[in-house]
Amino acid sequence: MTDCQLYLITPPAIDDVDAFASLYADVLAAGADTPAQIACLQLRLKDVPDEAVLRAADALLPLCQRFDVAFLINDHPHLARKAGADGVHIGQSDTPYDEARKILGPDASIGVTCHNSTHLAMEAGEAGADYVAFGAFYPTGTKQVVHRAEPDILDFWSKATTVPCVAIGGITPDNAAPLIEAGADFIAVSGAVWNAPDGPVAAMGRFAAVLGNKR
Ligand SMILES: Cc1ncc(COP(=O)(O)OP(=O)(O)O)c(N)n1
Ligand SMILES: Cc1ncsc1CCOP(=O)(O)O
Ligand SMILES: [Mg+2]
Repeated sequence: MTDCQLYLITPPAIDDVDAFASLYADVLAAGADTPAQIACLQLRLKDVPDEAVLRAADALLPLCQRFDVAFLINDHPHLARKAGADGVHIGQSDTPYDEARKILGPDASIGVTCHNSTHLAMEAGEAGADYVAFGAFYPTGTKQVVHRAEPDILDFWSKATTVPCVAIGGITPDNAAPLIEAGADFIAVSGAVWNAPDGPVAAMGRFAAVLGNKR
């Protein structure tokens, strides 16, 4: 089994929070005690009022706590603090790391988008980021991306530092293996789970298979 873990990101829009929470509970249970056991859920709602983020957080945080899954909120450190989240993920155009750390404190988990740049990742790591995220590795319909990363950046990073790295962007069970083998500590996925034709629970089984292979 690899030591690469699954980092799940919510869809960018959730119409029915209670229905999504129920589906997320099924996904959590499907991954529990398998190689696809979810390590982290990132609530990544876009273009919604703060109240919508907090409402979704209220529904999802207890499920994360029950399954020992870290709960991060995307973009907004203040909302992460208000929601009682474990941390925040920030990109290069979001709240700067040092400000996010001041808001959330030393025990929070703060991840930083580093695109395909080891320079950005070194800066984030030296500042104290808890993980760096590289991507996009593959085409994705979830976010308009301008940066493409190659697996060799994962290999370089995992040999050069001890700061965990997350791979993101169009990752599916069929294309995850090169990223796992290159040294990704986490694979961050959204559409491959939530948009799976046979449903998110079935997708978790496929991720368990690829994450269960020897690195
Ligand atoms: C784990 C992870 N990696 C990268 C991103 C992208 O963050 P960002 O560049 O700030 O873009 P948005 O997600 O805010 O559209 C992420 N969210 N999570
Ligand atoms: C948020 C983000 N940042 C770079 S690609 C991406 C989208 C990830 O979603 P998917 O796994 O569906 O490509
Ligand atoms: Mg962002």
